[in-house]
Amino acid sequence: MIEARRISKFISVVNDDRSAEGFTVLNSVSLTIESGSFVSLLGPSGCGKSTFLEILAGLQAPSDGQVWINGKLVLEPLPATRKEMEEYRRKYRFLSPIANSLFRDNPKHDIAMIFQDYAVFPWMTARQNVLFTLKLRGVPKAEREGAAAHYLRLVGLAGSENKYPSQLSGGMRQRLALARALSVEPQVILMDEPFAAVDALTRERLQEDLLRLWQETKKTIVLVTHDVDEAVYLSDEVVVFAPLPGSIRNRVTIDIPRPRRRSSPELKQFTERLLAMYKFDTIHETDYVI
Ligand SMILES: Nc1ncnc2c1ncn2[C@@H]1O[C@H](COP(=O)(O)OP(=O)(O)OP(=O)(O)O)[C@@H](O)[C@H]1O
Repeated sequence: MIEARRISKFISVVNDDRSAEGFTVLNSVSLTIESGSFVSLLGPSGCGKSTFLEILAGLQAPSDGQVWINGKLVLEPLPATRKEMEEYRRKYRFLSPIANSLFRDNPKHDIAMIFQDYAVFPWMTARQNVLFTLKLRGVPKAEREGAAAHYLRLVGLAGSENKYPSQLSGGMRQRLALARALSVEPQVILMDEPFAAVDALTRERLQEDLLRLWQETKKTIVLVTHDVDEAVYLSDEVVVFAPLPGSIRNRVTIDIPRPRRRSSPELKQFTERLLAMYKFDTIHETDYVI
């Protein structure tokens, strides 16, 4: 389970004339996400969705509040290697043994994050990209080749193992990012507009792949998207953010059984309802009544 407790984020920026100003990006956002669920975060541009996701991932520290994932406190960027883990534990050794036991005590990640821009190493082949993640995770050398083949097959990249990212299409590169994320064996996958850079047909295919993998692996998925149809089609719940300072305007449960039909009237109703909330923030703020 992911628990974000009263997360706030304040940012100060220094202007050209050296004056400084501060603003609130997130204002006391609390959100609980059940294990194994698929939740999308929707909201107008700049409302703090990515910042919130990065705080969940421990890539940014909140100014206030806490994130707990499966009973462990997320403090800061998570250690990726055994060496980083040792430094992390040294740093927090002043905390009581009880507090310490709340931290991750295993270098294996619980969280993997996928971005729009693929986040794969361009100088490595697909296979080498996954092998590298497995190495970081501490998987014994003898097991790595088999595991890399497994994850690449899972995302439909069997046969493209020896291609470099530049030789793959956008959709295939995103599949590779997904294979890397899965190879971390995370409990939680956080995705920031992962399909924004691919064409509509590829996006639909990737959505189907993601649904299949989610159902097979029972991971918790949190997806930031601008695409209301995508959010409704994929999610158990859609969380709608209000504009800056970001806060949660609404949570909508998409209680449509799966498999879902993209063109079903039930899905369309949800899309229209969410679009109304979404548009309200960008266009007709004063006209809207919940
Ligand atoms: N490091 C930073 N320095 C200054 N401003 C920042 C920083 N990080 C985020 N912001 C600002 O905080 C606000 C929220 O940004 P964020 O990227 O989280 O929004 P978002 O909802 O994900 O936007 P989009 O949907 O357009 O990607 C924006 O106004 C952004 O300009």
